[in-house]
Amino acid sequence: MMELRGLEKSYGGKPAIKDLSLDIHKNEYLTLLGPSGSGKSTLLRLIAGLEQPDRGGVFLDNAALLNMPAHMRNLGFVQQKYALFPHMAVFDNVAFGLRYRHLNPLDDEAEIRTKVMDMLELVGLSDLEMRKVGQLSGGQKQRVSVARTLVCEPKICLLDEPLGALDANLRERMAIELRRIRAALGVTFLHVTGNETEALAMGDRVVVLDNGCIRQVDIPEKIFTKPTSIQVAKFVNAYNLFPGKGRPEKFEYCDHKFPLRGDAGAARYYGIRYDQMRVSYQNDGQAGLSAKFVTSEFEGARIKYFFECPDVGVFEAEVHLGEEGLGRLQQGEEYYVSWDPNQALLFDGAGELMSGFGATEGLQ
Ligand SMILES: Nc1ncnc2c1ncn2[C@@H]1O[C@H](COP(=O)(O)OP(=O)(O)OP(=O)(O)O)[C@@H](O)[C@H]1O
Repeated sequence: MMELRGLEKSYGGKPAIKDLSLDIHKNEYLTLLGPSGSGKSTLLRLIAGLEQPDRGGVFLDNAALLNMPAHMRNLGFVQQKYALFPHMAVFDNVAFGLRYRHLNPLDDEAEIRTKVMDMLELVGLSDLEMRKVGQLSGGQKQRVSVARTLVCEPKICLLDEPLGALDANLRERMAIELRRIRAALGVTFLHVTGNETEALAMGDRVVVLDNGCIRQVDIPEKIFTKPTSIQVAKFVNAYNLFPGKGRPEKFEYCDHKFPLRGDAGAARYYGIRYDQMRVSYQNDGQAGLSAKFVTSEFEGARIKYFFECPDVGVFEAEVHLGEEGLGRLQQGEEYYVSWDPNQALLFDGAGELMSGFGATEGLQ
């Protein structure tokens, strides 16, 4: 439905987007994940027509968009800071786009009322239509902002950190709402976020952006379990990554040796997920490290444990309540943290995932 082809954009000679190509499918929820400064907002602005690329093209249903001004592109843009009119009522904020848009503005008040009220019902704000926007909560403002964008029936809705200004509880509720609203309308969403949990939970597919380049585009499960590069493994924030060297049948990291099948001579990083680490009192014969318990973070259904050993530094293990554990760990005590070496990922010197070892054994 939308194609981005070889997009490039620099500011003052410094590239923000580098030769970026991407296909966005009809009726999908695409999340764009990347750290601060990776070029997420720049990419949205190029698509929306708020900036021009130095090179490349943007196509919507095979039509070139680059020479088309922003207001003619029929794209919706939900900004983080809402950009609403605080002294106007909810109804008028949502109706504004319908009345004043360049493509096909409406002046039939009955038609406007029907469309606005349908949209307010969809976002759960029917009873607040006359309330001034300045008197709404953050979550309600965000719903108005989404309603105002979607009422104009854009072909694609661009959302720039739409949940960023909400507190954690509300963010979770709005996340579910956004998925529901998108599914009900069948509009394509491109949702930008710096939060890996949000990107993985909400996207049908996730695009990982790093330093102006796409590192991986895949379904969330694949991004999480098979990051194709060390950068993606870092962004999903779920892996201990140990630098070292592959040898026949093992990976060496300082004085530690993690067993492997085959000769992974090109391996330079060993990755194992926090949730795959098991904490015990002694070496159980698998891959593992003896380490001191430093501290823990209680996160409801899971607990994050932080360990330290002198040459490794700090690493993490995640235990879910309900799993059999050791109970309360003693700060400063030595434990054995182990894992199944068949679940490890290996990355080569260029940071690329190596196939044929650990969790990728037997995969091409
Ligand atoms: N108008 C501008 N002038 C100069 N440099 C810019 C401009 N806009 C963006 N940049 C630079 O381009 C790079 C990408 O910025 P961008 O805002 O797209 O990143 P981002 O991933 O959206 O970051 P954040 O998550 O912090 O909003 C950064 O290095 C930024 O400093």
